[in-house]
Amino acid sequence: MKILYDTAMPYANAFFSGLGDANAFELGSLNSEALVDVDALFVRSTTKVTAELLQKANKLQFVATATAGFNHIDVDYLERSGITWYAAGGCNAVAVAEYVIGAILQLAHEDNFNPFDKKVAIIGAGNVGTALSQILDGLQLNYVLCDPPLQEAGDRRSFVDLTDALQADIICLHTPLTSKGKHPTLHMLGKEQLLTLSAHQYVINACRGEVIDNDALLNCYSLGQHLNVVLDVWENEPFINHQLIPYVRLATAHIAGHTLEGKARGTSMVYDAFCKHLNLQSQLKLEQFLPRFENNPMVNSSNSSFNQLFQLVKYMYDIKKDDGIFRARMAKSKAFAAIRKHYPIRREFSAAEVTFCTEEADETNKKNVAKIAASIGFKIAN
Ligand SMILES: NC(=O)C1=CN([C@@H]2O[C@H](COP(=O)(O)OP(=O)(O)OC[C@H]3O[C@@H](n4cnc5c(N)ncnc54)[C@H](O)[C@@H]3O)[C@@H](O)[C@H]2O)C=CC1
Ligand SMILES: O=C(O)C(=O)[C@H](O)COP(=O)(O)O
Repeated sequence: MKILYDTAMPYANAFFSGLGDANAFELGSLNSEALVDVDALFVRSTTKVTAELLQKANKLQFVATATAGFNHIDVDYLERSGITWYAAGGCNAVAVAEYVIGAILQLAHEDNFNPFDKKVAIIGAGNVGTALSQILDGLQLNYVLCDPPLQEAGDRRSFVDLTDALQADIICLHTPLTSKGKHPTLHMLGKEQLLTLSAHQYVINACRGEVIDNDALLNCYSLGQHLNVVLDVWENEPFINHQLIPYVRLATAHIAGHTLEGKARGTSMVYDAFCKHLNLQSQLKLEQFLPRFENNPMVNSSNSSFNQLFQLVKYMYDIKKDDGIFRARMAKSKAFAAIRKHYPIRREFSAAEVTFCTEEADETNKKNVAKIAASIGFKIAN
Protein backbone atom coordinates (compact mmCIF):
# COMPACT_ATOMS: atom_id res chain seq x y z
CA MET A 1 0.00 0.00 0.00
CA LYS A 2 1.65 3.26 -1.14
CA ILE A 3 0.56 6.45 0.62
CA LEU A 4 1.60 10.00 -0.26
CA TYR A 5 0.90 12.84 2.17
CA ASP A 6 1.57 16.59 2.45
CA THR A 7 4.45 17.43 4.84
CA ALA A 8 2.21 20.14 6.35
CA MET A 9 -0.02 17.48 7.98
CA PRO A 10 1.08 17.28 11.64
CA TYR A 11 1.79 13.75 12.94
CA ALA A 12 1.12 12.27 9.48
CA ASN A 13 4.07 9.89 9.60
CA ALA A 14 2.94 8.54 12.98
CA PHE A 15 -0.62 8.10 11.75
CA PHE A 16 0.06 6.61 8.32
CA SER A 17 3.28 4.61 8.55
CA GLY A 18 1.43 1.70 10.17
CA LEU A 19 -0.92 1.49 7.20
CA GLY A 20 1.63 1.14 4.40
CA ASP A 21 4.65 2.65 2.72
CA ALA A 22 3.97 6.30 3.65
CA ASN A 23 6.00 9.14 2.10
CA ALA A 24 5.71 12.90 2.36
CA PHE A 25 5.72 15.48 -0.43
CA GLU A 26 6.68 19.15 -0.06
CA LEU A 27 4.35 21.97 -1.00
CA GLY A 28 4.44 22.52 -4.78
CA SER A 29 6.53 19.42 -5.52
CA LEU A 30 3.79 16.96 -6.48
CA ASN A 31 3.54 15.97 -10.15
CA SER A 32 1.76 13.25 -12.09
CA GLU A 33 4.89 11.01 -12.20
CA ALA A 34 4.93 10.87 -8.38
CA LEU A 35 1.46 9.31 -8.40
CA VAL A 36 2.39 6.19 -10.38
CA ASP A 37 1.54 3.12 -8.21
CA VAL A 38 0.23 5.31 -5.34
CA ASP A 39 -2.88 3.91 -3.60
CA ALA A 40 -3.81 6.85 -1.36
CA LEU A 41 -3.14 10.59 -1.61
CA PHE A 42 -3.57 12.93 1.38
CA VAL A 43 -3.39 16.68 0.75
CA ARG A 44 -4.18 20.06 2.29
CA SER A 45 -5.82 22.95 0.46
CA THR A 46 -2.64 24.05 -1.31
CA THR A 47 -2.55 21.01 -3.63
CA LYS A 48 -4.97 21.14 -6.54
CA VAL A 49 -6.13 17.59 -7.23
CA THR A 50 -7.09 17.73 -10.90
CA ALA A 51 -7.51 15.23 -13.74
CA GLU A 52 -4.16 16.46 -15.06
CA LEU A 53 -2.33 15.72 -11.78
CA LEU A 54 -3.90 12.25 -11.63
CA GLN A 55 -3.31 11.27 -15.28
CA LYS A 56 -0.68 8.62 -14.33
CA ALA A 57 -2.32 7.52 -11.06
CA ASN A 58 -2.84 3.91 -12.10
CA LYS A 59 -3.64 2.52 -8.65
CA LEU A 60 -5.24 5.43 -6.80
CA GLN A 61 -8.26 4.34 -4.74
CA PHE A 62 -8.53 7.05 -2.06
CA VAL A 63 -7.95 10.83 -1.99
CA ALA A 64 -8.44 12.87 1.17
CA THR A 65 -7.90 16.46 2.22
CA ALA A 66 -7.08 17.26 5.85
CA THR A 67 -9.08 20.49 5.46
CA ALA A 68 -12.72 21.52 5.66
CA GLY A 69 -12.88 23.16 2.23
CA PHE A 70 -12.52 20.90 -0.79
CA ASN A 71 -12.85 23.31 -3.71
CA HIS A 72 -9.23 22.40 -4.62
CA ILE A 73 -10.33 18.85 -5.49
CA ASP A 74 -12.04 17.86 -8.73
CA VAL A 75 -14.58 15.64 -7.00
CA ASP A 76 -16.57 15.09 -10.23
CA TYR A 77 -13.46 13.62 -11.83
CA LEU A 78 -12.76 11.41 -8.79
CA GLU A 79 -16.33 10.14 -8.71
CA ARG A 80 -16.28 9.42 -12.46
CA SER A 81 -13.00 7.55 -11.99
CA GLY A 82 -14.30 5.44 -9.09
CA ILE A 83 -11.85 6.99 -6.61
CA THR A 84 -13.21 7.45 -3.08
CA TRP A 85 -12.69 10.91 -1.62
CA TYR A 86 -12.99 12.51 1.80
CA ALA A 87 -12.73 16.01 3.31
CA ALA A 88 -12.17 16.61 7.03
CA GLY A 89 -15.19 18.89 7.52
CA GLY A 90 -15.19 20.44 10.99
CA CYS A 91 -11.52 19.71 11.75
CA ASN A 92 -10.69 23.39 12.24
CA ALA A 93 -14.12 24.87 12.99
CA VAL A 94 -13.12 25.93 16.51
CA ALA A 95 -9.87 27.47 15.25
CA VAL A 96 -11.72 29.67 12.74
CA ALA A 97 -14.36 30.64 15.32
CA GLU A 98 -11.59 31.69 17.73
CA TYR A 99 -9.93 33.72 14.96
CA VAL A 100 -13.23 35.55 14.35
CA ILE A 101 -13.68 36.28 18.08
CA GLY A 102 -10.09 37.56 18.15
CA ALA A 103 -10.94 39.89 15.26
CA ILE A 104 -14.19 41.16 16.82
CA LEU A 105 -12.59 41.93 20.21
CA GLN A 106 -9.59 43.59 18.53
CA LEU A 107 -11.85 45.84 16.44
CA ALA A 108 -14.01 46.64 19.50
CA HIS A 109 -10.84 47.67 21.34
CA GLU A 110 -9.51 49.79 18.43
CA ASP A 111 -12.82 51.46 17.54
CA ASN A 112 -14.02 51.71 21.12
CA PHE A 113 -17.36 49.97 20.62
CA ASN A 114 -19.14 47.61 22.96
CA PRO A 115 -19.36 44.21 21.21
CA PHE A 116 -22.17 43.19 23.57
CA ASP A 117 -24.39 45.86 21.91
CA LYS A 118 -23.72 44.61 18.39
CA LYS A 119 -25.51 42.10 16.20
CA VAL A 120 -23.43 39.51 14.35
CA ALA A 121 -24.59 37.75 11.16
CA ILE A 122 -23.16 34.30 10.51
CA ILE A 123 -23.48 33.51 6.81
CA GLY A 124 -22.97 29.77 6.45
CA ALA A 125 -24.12 27.94 9.57
CA GLY A 126 -22.25 24.65 9.08
CA ASN A 127 -19.33 23.46 11.20
CA VAL A 128 -17.54 26.82 11.47
CA GLY A 129 -20.71 28.90 11.67
CA THR A 130 -22.05 26.66 14.43
CA ALA A 131 -18.77 26.73 16.39
CA LEU A 132 -18.87 30.53 16.14
CA SER A 133 -22.51 30.65 17.29
CA GLN A 134 -21.55 28.58 20.35
CA ILE A 135 -18.81 31.04 21.31
CA LEU A 136 -21.19 33.97 20.73
CA ASP A 137 -23.75 32.21 22.98
CA GLY A 138 -21.04 31.91 25.66
CA LEU A 139 -20.14 35.60 25.33
CA GLN A 140 -23.86 36.51 25.21
CA LEU A 141 -23.48 38.35 21.91
CA ASN A 142 -26.53 38.65 19.63
CA TYR A 143 -26.41 36.94 16.26
CA VAL A 144 -28.51 35.80 13.33
CA LEU A 145 -27.86 32.87 10.99
CA CYS A 146 -28.12 32.93 7.20
CA ASP A 147 -27.90 29.57 5.42
CA PRO A 148 -30.51 28.99 2.68
CA PRO A 149 -29.36 25.40 1.92
CA LEU A 150 -29.71 24.37 5.58
CA GLN A 151 -32.97 26.27 5.93
CA GLU A 152 -34.41 24.47 2.88
CA ALA A 153 -33.17 21.14 4.24
CA GLY A 154 -35.30 21.67 7.37
CA ASP A 155 -32.67 22.77 9.92
CA ARG A 156 -34.77 23.84 12.91
CA ARG A 157 -32.71 26.90 13.86
CA SER A 158 -34.11 30.26 12.80
CA PHE A 159 -32.60 31.94 9.72
CA VAL A 160 -32.62 35.30 7.94
CA ASP A 161 -32.02 35.94 4.25
CA LEU A 162 -28.84 37.47 2.82
CA THR A 163 -30.33 40.98 2.56
CA ASP A 164 -31.18 40.96 6.27
CA ALA A 165 -27.84 39.38 7.21
CA LEU A 166 -26.03 42.20 5.41
CA GLN A 167 -27.67 44.69 7.76
CA ALA A 168 -26.00 43.24 10.85
CA ASP A 169 -23.19 45.17 12.55
CA ILE A 170 -20.63 42.40 12.09
CA ILE A 171 -20.95 40.06 9.09
CA CYS A 172 -19.01 36.80 9.19
CA LEU A 173 -18.65 34.66 6.07
CA HIS A 174 -18.43 30.88 6.56
CA THR A 175 -19.69 29.31 3.36
CA PRO A 176 -17.87 26.97 1.01
CA LEU A 177 -16.78 28.37 -2.37
CA THR A 178 -19.30 27.18 -4.96
CA SER A 179 -20.12 28.39 -8.46
CA LYS A 180 -22.97 26.01 -9.27
CA GLY A 181 -26.31 25.07 -7.73
CA LYS A 182 -29.14 27.14 -6.33
CA HIS A 183 -27.05 29.16 -3.86
CA PRO A 184 -23.60 29.77 -5.39
CA THR A 185 -21.20 31.72 -3.19
CA LEU A 186 -18.70 32.92 -5.81
CA HIS A 187 -18.74 36.75 -5.47
CA MET A 188 -21.68 36.51 -3.06
CA LEU A 189 -20.49 39.94 -1.88
CA GLY A 190 -20.11 41.80 -5.18
CA LYS A 191 -20.35 45.47 -6.06
CA GLU A 192 -24.11 45.60 -5.39
CA GLN A 193 -23.84 44.13 -1.88
CA LEU A 194 -20.67 46.04 -0.94
CA LEU A 195 -22.31 49.35 -1.87
CA THR A 196 -25.08 48.71 0.69
CA LEU A 197 -22.59 48.52 3.57
CA SER A 198 -21.99 51.46 5.89
CA ALA A 199 -18.87 52.72 7.64
CA HIS A 200 -20.26 51.36 10.94
CA GLN A 201 -20.40 47.76 9.78
CA TYR A 202 -17.67 45.12 9.75
CA VAL A 203 -17.19 42.19 7.36
CA ILE A 204 -14.95 39.26 8.29
CA ASN A 205 -14.05 36.78 5.55
CA ALA A 206 -12.42 33.60 6.83
CA CYS A 207 -13.93 31.17 4.30
CA ARG A 208 -12.67 31.58 0.72
CA GLY A 209 -11.34 34.74 -0.92
CA GLU A 210 -13.57 34.42 -3.98
CA VAL A 211 -16.73 34.78 -1.85
CA ILE A 212 -16.00 38.54 -1.94
CA ASP A 213 -15.35 40.08 -5.36
CA ASN A 214 -11.90 41.53 -4.53
CA ASP A 215 -11.83 43.82 -7.60
CA ALA A 216 -15.22 45.26 -6.63
CA LEU A 217 -13.94 45.71 -3.05
CA LEU A 218 -10.85 47.56 -4.27
CA ASN A 219 -13.02 49.69 -6.51
CA CYS A 220 -15.26 50.66 -3.55
CA TYR A 221 -12.17 51.68 -1.58
CA SER A 222 -10.73 53.61 -4.53
CA LEU A 223 -13.99 55.54 -4.83
CA GLY A 224 -13.68 56.54 -1.18
CA GLN A 225 -16.20 54.17 0.43
CA HIS A 226 -15.31 53.45 4.05
CA LEU A 227 -15.54 49.69 4.56
CA ASN A 228 -14.27 47.78 7.60
CA VAL A 229 -13.16 44.47 6.17
CA VAL A 230 -11.06 41.73 7.78
CA LEU A 231 -9.55 39.32 5.28
CA ASP A 232 -7.96 36.00 6.15
CA VAL A 233 -8.70 34.72 2.65
CA TRP A 234 -8.14 36.47 -0.67
CA GLU A 235 -8.92 35.93 -4.31
CA ASN A 236 -6.22 34.12 -6.27
CA GLU A 237 -4.08 33.00 -3.31
CA PRO A 238 -1.14 32.97 -2.98
CA PHE A 239 -0.84 35.68 -5.68
CA ILE A 240 -3.25 38.10 -4.10
CA ASN A 241 -3.91 41.70 -5.09
CA HIS A 242 -1.44 43.67 -2.93
CA GLN A 243 -3.31 46.92 -3.57
CA LEU A 244 -6.06 45.77 -1.20
CA ILE A 245 -3.79 45.34 1.82
CA PRO A 246 -3.57 48.96 3.02
CA TYR A 247 -7.36 49.30 3.03
CA VAL A 248 -8.13 46.10 4.93
CA ARG A 249 -8.61 46.54 8.70
CA LEU A 250 -6.99 43.24 9.67
CA ALA A 251 -5.10 41.19 7.11
CA THR A 252 -3.82 37.62 7.52
CA ALA A 253 -2.52 34.88 5.24
CA HIS A 254 -5.29 32.24 5.33
CA ILE A 255 -4.31 31.03 8.78
CA ALA A 256 -7.67 31.21 10.59
CA GLY A 257 -7.81 27.41 10.76
CA HIS A 258 -4.14 26.94 11.58
CA THR A 259 -4.23 25.91 15.23
CA LEU A 260 -2.20 22.84 16.09
CA GLU A 261 -5.47 21.16 17.11
CA GLY A 262 -7.20 22.16 13.84
CA LYS A 263 -4.40 20.86 11.62
CA ALA A 264 -3.74 17.71 13.65
CA ARG A 265 -7.47 16.94 13.84
CA GLY A 266 -7.45 17.11 10.02
CA THR A 267 -4.72 14.43 9.90
CA SER A 268 -6.51 12.28 12.45
CA MET A 269 -9.86 12.53 10.62
CA VAL A 270 -8.18 11.51 7.35
CA TYR A 271 -6.60 8.55 9.18
CA ASP A 272 -10.01 7.47 10.56
CA ALA A 273 -11.64 7.81 7.13
CA PHE A 274 -8.87 5.81 5.45
CA CYS A 275 -9.07 3.06 8.10
CA LYS A 276 -12.82 2.88 7.46
CA HIS A 277 -12.18 2.68 3.71
CA LEU A 278 -9.81 -0.25 4.35
CA ASN A 279 -12.25 -1.88 6.80
CA LEU A 280 -9.68 -1.53 9.57
CA GLN A 281 -10.23 -0.47 13.16
CA SER A 282 -8.55 2.93 13.92
CA GLN A 283 -5.79 2.36 16.47
CA LEU A 284 -4.48 5.91 16.95
CA LYS A 285 -6.17 8.92 18.55
CA LEU A 286 -5.35 12.62 18.26
CA GLU A 287 -5.05 12.97 22.07
CA GLN A 288 -1.95 10.71 22.00
CA PHE A 289 -0.07 13.34 20.05
CA LEU A 290 -1.12 16.82 21.22
CA PRO A 291 1.45 18.28 23.66
CA ARG A 292 0.42 19.86 26.97
CA PHE A 293 0.07 23.65 26.85
CA GLU A 294 2.79 24.98 29.15
CA ASN A 295 2.25 28.75 29.43
CA ASN A 296 -1.16 29.07 30.99
CA PRO A 297 -2.67 32.58 31.12
CA MET A 298 -3.27 34.72 34.23
CA VAL A 299 -6.00 37.35 34.27
CA ASN A 300 -6.34 40.34 36.60
CA SER A 301 -9.93 40.48 37.89
CA SER A 302 -9.74 44.19 38.73
CA ASN A 303 -10.06 45.00 35.01
CA SER A 304 -13.44 45.39 33.27
CA SER A 305 -15.10 42.20 32.03
CA PHE A 306 -14.41 43.22 28.43
CA ASN A 307 -10.72 43.81 29.15
CA GLN A 308 -10.34 40.50 30.97
CA LEU A 309 -11.91 38.58 28.08
CA PHE A 310 -9.97 40.59 25.49
CA GLN A 311 -6.73 39.94 27.39
CA LEU A 312 -7.49 36.23 27.57
CA VAL A 313 -8.44 35.82 23.93
CA LYS A 314 -5.46 37.92 22.80
CA TYR A 315 -3.14 35.81 24.94
CA MET A 316 -4.21 32.70 23.04
CA TYR A 317 -4.57 34.37 19.66
CA ASP A 318 -3.26 37.85 18.88
CA ILE A 319 -4.68 38.70 15.45
CA LYS A 320 -2.96 42.09 15.55
CA LYS A 321 0.41 40.37 15.67
CA ASP A 322 -0.46 38.23 12.63
CA ASP A 323 -1.70 41.36 10.86
CA GLY A 324 1.60 43.16 11.59
CA ILE A 325 3.71 40.28 10.30
CA PHE A 326 1.53 40.01 7.18
CA ARG A 327 1.86 43.72 6.33
CA ALA A 328 5.61 43.80 6.96
CA ARG A 329 6.36 40.70 4.92
CA MET A 330 3.92 41.33 2.09
CA ALA A 331 5.35 44.84 1.63
CA LYS A 332 8.67 43.38 0.52
CA SER A 333 7.75 40.25 -1.37
CA LYS A 334 5.16 37.72 -2.42
CA ALA A 335 5.47 36.07 0.98
CA PHE A 336 1.92 34.73 1.28
CA ALA A 337 2.83 31.03 0.95
CA ALA A 338 5.95 31.40 3.12
CA ILE A 339 4.02 33.07 5.97
CA ARG A 340 1.63 30.12 5.96
CA LYS A 341 4.37 27.51 5.74
CA HIS A 342 6.25 28.93 8.73
CA TYR A 343 3.21 29.87 10.80
CA PRO A 344 4.08 29.42 14.50
CA ILE A 345 2.23 26.96 16.70
CA ARG A 346 -1.09 28.34 17.88
CA ARG A 347 -3.27 26.52 20.40
CA GLU A 348 -7.03 26.53 20.90
CA PHE A 349 -8.66 28.04 24.02
CA SER A 350 -9.39 24.53 25.34
CA ALA A 351 -5.64 23.84 25.70
CA ALA A 352 -5.27 26.55 28.37
CA GLU A 353 -6.11 26.64 32.07
CA VAL A 354 -6.79 30.18 33.28
CA THR A 355 -5.82 31.56 36.69
CA PHE A 356 -7.48 34.75 37.96
CA CYS A 357 -5.54 37.10 40.26
CA THR A 358 -8.33 38.38 42.49
CA GLU A 359 -8.68 40.86 45.35
CA GLU A 360 -11.67 40.09 47.60
CA ALA A 361 -13.61 43.03 46.14
CA ASP A 362 -13.32 41.56 42.63
CA GLU A 363 -14.63 38.10 43.54
CA THR A 364 -18.04 38.55 41.83
CA ASN A 365 -16.44 39.98 38.71
CA LYS A 366 -14.05 37.05 38.64
CA LYS A 367 -16.89 34.53 38.90
CA ASN A 368 -18.75 36.18 36.01
CA VAL A 369 -15.72 36.31 33.74
CA ALA A 370 -14.64 32.77 34.69
CA LYS A 371 -18.11 31.50 33.76
CA ILE A 372 -17.94 33.20 30.37
CA ALA A 373 -14.35 32.00 29.80
CA ALA A 374 -15.39 28.42 30.60
CA SER A 375 -18.34 28.66 28.22
CA ILE A 376 -16.05 29.67 25.34
CA GLY A 377 -13.73 26.74 25.90
CA PHE A 378 -11.13 27.68 28.56
CA LYS A 379 -10.40 25.48 31.56
CA ILE A 380 -10.46 27.43 34.83
CA ALA A 381 -7.93 26.73 37.61
CA ASN A 382 -9.40 26.28 41.11
N1 LIG B 1 -9.70 30.37 6.67
C1 LIG B 1 -9.50 29.12 6.99
O1 LIG B 1 -8.44 28.76 7.46
C2 LIG B 1 -10.61 28.13 6.82
C3 LIG B 1 -11.58 28.29 5.87
N2 LIG B 1 -12.60 27.39 5.77
C4 LIG B 1 -13.63 27.62 4.75
O2 LIG B 1 -14.87 27.78 5.42
C5 LIG B 1 -15.83 27.01 4.73
C6 LIG B 1 -16.89 26.56 5.71
O3 LIG B 1 -16.36 25.54 6.53
P1 LIG B 1 -17.33 24.56 7.32
O4 LIG B 1 -18.23 25.32 8.20
O5 LIG B 1 -16.46 23.54 7.93
O6 LIG B 1 -18.18 23.95 6.13
P2 LIG B 1 -19.65 23.35 6.22
O7 LIG B 1 -19.89 22.64 4.94
O8 LIG B 1 -19.81 22.62 7.50
O9 LIG B 1 -20.59 24.64 6.30
C7 LIG B 1 -20.81 25.51 5.25
C8 LIG B 1 -22.23 26.00 5.32
O10 LIG B 1 -22.42 27.02 4.33
C9 LIG B 1 -23.74 26.87 3.84
N3 LIG B 1 -23.93 27.53 2.57
C10 LIG B 1 -23.65 27.07 1.33
N4 LIG B 1 -23.99 28.00 0.41
C11 LIG B 1 -24.47 29.07 1.09
C12 LIG B 1 -24.97 30.34 0.70
N5 LIG B 1 -25.07 30.72 -0.58
N6 LIG B 1 -25.36 31.20 1.67
C13 LIG B 1 -25.29 30.87 2.98
N7 LIG B 1 -24.84 29.65 3.40
C14 LIG B 1 -24.44 28.77 2.46
C15 LIG B 1 -23.94 25.36 3.77
O11 LIG B 1 -25.32 25.03 3.72
C16 LIG B 1 -23.26 24.90 5.04
O12 LIG B 1 -24.16 24.80 6.11
C17 LIG B 1 -15.07 25.86 4.07
O13 LIG B 1 -15.73 25.39 2.93
C18 LIG B 1 -13.76 26.48 3.75
O14 LIG B 1 -13.82 27.01 2.45
C19 LIG B 1 -12.73 26.34 6.63
C20 LIG B 1 -11.79 26.13 7.59
C21 LIG B 1 -10.60 26.96 7.71
O1 LIG C 1 -9.79 23.77 6.12
C1 LIG C 1 -9.84 24.62 5.23
O2 LIG C 1 -10.75 24.69 4.38
C2 LIG C 1 -8.78 25.63 5.15
O3 LIG C 1 -8.93 26.66 4.56
C3 LIG C 1 -7.49 25.31 5.81
O4 LIG C 1 -7.33 25.92 7.03
C4 LIG C 1 -6.40 25.69 4.87
O5 LIG C 1 -5.19 25.26 5.33
P1 LIG C 1 -4.04 24.77 4.33
O6 LIG C 1 -4.43 23.45 3.85
O7 LIG C 1 -4.02 25.69 3.18
O8 LIG C 1 -2.84 24.77 5.16
